[in-house]
Amino acid sequence: MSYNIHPAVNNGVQASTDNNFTGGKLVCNCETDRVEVTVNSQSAHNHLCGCSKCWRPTGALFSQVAVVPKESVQVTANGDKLKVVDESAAIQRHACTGCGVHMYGRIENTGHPFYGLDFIHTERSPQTGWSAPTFAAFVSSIIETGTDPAEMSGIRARLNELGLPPYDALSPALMDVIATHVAKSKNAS
Ligand SMILES: N[C@@H](CCC(=O)N[C@@H](CSCO)C(=O)NCC(=O)O)C(=O)O
Ligand SMILES: [Zn+2]
Ligand SMILES: [Zn+2]
Repeated sequence: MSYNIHPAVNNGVQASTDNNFTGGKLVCNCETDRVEVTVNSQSAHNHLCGCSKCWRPTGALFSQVAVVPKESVQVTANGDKLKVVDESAAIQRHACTGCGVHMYGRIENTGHPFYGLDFIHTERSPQTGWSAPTFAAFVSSIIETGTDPAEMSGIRARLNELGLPPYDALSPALMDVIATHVAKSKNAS
């Protein structure tokens, strides 16, 4: 069985990280009046995400999502089309009301481990050089949105074949960042 993991990796990871890259533009999928977001920074921690909340291209099993400092993100065209998908979510995903693409996700809770970082989908950019995805997160969560559990071992095998190790939460490095934040918060209280 061949799986539509994500168009940016289905034929092998297409992105190649340019260490001198300093950002670019993200555009939505509307025919006209496209929302444009300008990001003045290289991305970090690019990964596939299987959670039910991250935007993905039609038919893809996973989203591709990375982080950038929130100060580097600016809406530069047609921002009036943006609306937050779920105000109660930790990540406030600003989506285009015309085509549904999530243009950036912002954390407003100053106590969140990832406060200060915005989530972006680098494949929405015509520029190349963004950091490449290096792992797959929340893999088991794709069952929540309809994947047959019987397919999971094949999907995990394909992710490993692509060089994107599958995790059922975030990567160990990011889980360590979260745990360190929690430990520091406890010591401070
Ligand atoms: N099983 C749930 C998992 C959702 C989840 O915890 N998602 C993570 C990762 S999103 C980007 O990597 C998260 O931090 N969510 C916070 C939020 O979405 O606001 C599901 O599938 O929904
Ligand atoms: Zn749009
Ligand atoms: Zn997600």
